[in-house]
Amino acid sequence: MIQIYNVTKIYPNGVKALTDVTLRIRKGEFVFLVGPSGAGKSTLTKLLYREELPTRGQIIFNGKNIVRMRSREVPYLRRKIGMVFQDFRLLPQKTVYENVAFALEVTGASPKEIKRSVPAVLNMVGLGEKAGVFPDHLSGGEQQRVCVARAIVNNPVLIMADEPTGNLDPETSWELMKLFLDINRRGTTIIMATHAWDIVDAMKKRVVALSGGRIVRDEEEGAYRYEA
Ligand SMILES: Nc1ncnc2c1ncn2[C@@H]1O[C@H](COP(=O)(O)OP(=O)(O)OP(=O)(O)O)[C@@H](O)[C@H]1O
Repeated sequence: MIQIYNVTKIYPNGVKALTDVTLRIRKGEFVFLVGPSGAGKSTLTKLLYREELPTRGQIIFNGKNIVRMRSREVPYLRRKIGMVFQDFRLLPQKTVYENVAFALEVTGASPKEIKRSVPAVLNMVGLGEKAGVFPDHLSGGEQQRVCVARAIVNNPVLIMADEPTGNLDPETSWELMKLFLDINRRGTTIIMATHAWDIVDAMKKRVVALSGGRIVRDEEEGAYRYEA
């Protein structure tokens, strides 16, 4: 589903964030991206979302070269990708229901579709009862589940999560991981950048380790451990 070929990313200030990265991710995989701060995890995520363009190399997503993609095609790419961030990024003046509905509205979904889909995903993440509540009246774990609902409401083929448990306590983090596992079992590919070594070690999923902008390890059923 994703093929990254010899990708190098140099930011305008001269920082080389990724060097010659080649990586293939199949549909339905669950991949942890690990590595020390500054290793290039977020940069890789941004390239896949086409928030940044690589300096060199190609990225194929669902058979399409997203590096050469025209800007007007970018919204179609992004519709296939659900993003979950460490800092939630919910709209504070909108309720839980409205936050999730908004993600559908911007894709041009009909009111009928919104009425059907939003309650269904809120139930899936266990927030059916909280539809009318504003984000700042929710716990961190609940806010993150709203973000997951928002990410999955468009039926994306890929979910990318950047440090999604970074602001959550251990128990809430595990609840979130169970939710991701559930979503993954339904066929959605998941790429999660994280420093949560205990989660990575317990889940025994594919681990891609970056260090200094290069892939230094790629293991099925891998573990977190930093490279020596
Ligand atoms: N927009 C930018 N402009 C210039 N340099 C950047 C930019 N974004 C990231 N960098 C640099 O690129 C390198 C890789 O950063 P990146 O955010 O991808 O790392 P990371 O592995 O996600 O780190 P963390 O775990 O701290 O989130 C770092 O040296 C960082 O300072």
